[in-house]
Amino acid sequence: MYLSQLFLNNFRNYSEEYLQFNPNLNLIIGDNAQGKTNLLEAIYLLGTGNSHRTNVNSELVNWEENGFYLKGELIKETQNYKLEIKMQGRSKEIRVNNNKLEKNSDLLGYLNIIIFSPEDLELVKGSPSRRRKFLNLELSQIQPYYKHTLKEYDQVVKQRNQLLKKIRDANAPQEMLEVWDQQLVDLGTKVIVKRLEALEKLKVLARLMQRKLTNGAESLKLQYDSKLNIDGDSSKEEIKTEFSSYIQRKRKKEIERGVTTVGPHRDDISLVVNDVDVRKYGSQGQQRTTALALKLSELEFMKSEIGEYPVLLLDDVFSELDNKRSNYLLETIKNKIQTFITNTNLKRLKELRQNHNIYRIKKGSVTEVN
Ligand SMILES: Nc1ncnc2c1ncn2[C@@H]1O[C@H](COP(=O)(O)OP(=O)(O)OP(=O)(O)O)[C@@H](O)[C@H]1O
Repeated sequence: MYLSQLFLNNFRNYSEEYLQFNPNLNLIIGDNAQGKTNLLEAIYLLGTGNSHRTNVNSELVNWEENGFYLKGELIKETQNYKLEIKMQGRSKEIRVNNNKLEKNSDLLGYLNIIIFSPEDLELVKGSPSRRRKFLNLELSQIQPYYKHTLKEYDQVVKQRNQLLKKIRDANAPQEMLEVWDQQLVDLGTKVIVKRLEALEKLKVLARLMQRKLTNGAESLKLQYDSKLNIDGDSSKEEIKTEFSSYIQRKRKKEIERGVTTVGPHRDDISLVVNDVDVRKYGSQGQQRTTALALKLSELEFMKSEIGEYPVLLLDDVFSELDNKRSNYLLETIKNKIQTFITNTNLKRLKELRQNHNIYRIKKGSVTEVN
């Protein structure tokens, strides 16, 4: 799949721009703070309905204006799509082929996106929430139903926590927990099952990527990391039974603390390189290699799930990766994945020798360079 055109109106520091893109490589060059990331953000928004760097929609609107409008033309193997996002005041309207979507999340699954930015190098050493987000975003794009289940689950955790606090303060009877326990276990198990299925596939891909990136020196093991005693071989019923019995055993503690202490909202992915937990003890180089291996596995995983490669956004990553890792990344995407690369200069990128377009960005204005 690829994005063939993009129209931006009053988005961030752009007033009006119409761009046509290369199906392979698009190089976005400019000094700092000119609007390179803003352009990637617009593409990301057309894919996911949300920004990758803010939850506050009003920040996306040009400071001088009251709303923005984005339009993209998406080319897929079987069909083309017109994607539109219009924000006016506080309301956001999303259309696909002129049809207004009921929920913003219904946009997921048309333009699949993977973004890789310097912050992603934190994927390995950062908090478990980063790795959960990695899995959640990936699964939401390929199975929009996953996002729906996750949202319901998060809601149940919130309400169950409120009830636990009430019980602790003697403002509610303990029996009221039963109905919430049931929902927690049902929805939580659905989320865990999907994550385990994805990890079984990602595991194989990531091991291969890490080997290739290190000439066979490093072997990466991925595992679902949960307080529950489960693994990739556990059946749905086994997970449910284990989840239920865990919360029964922790009843007293959960009431004392007023929080739900177990479930997908607390889980993590363990990352072990040559028998060492790379999250805690990996060198910076190992952590970067692992982050890159995870991202590249994500590309292949999406391809295997949806039949097409997603669009890849590489925001300023070459300043953070050494030559070897950069070259491997570029080789992997060569001529098969539509990629947008931002950088402050063209030096390194000129060596790419593949079909590309170059755009120079200055103060929110774009010039295509031939
Ligand atoms: N809502 C907005 N309206 C107008 N201008 C904005 C808005 N939001 C951000 N900007 C401007 O956009 C510019 C930042 O753009 P962006 O983050 O895309 O930078 P960049 O070119 O990627 O730079 P770097 O290389 O430093 O990452 C800043 O000048 C900022 O003031």
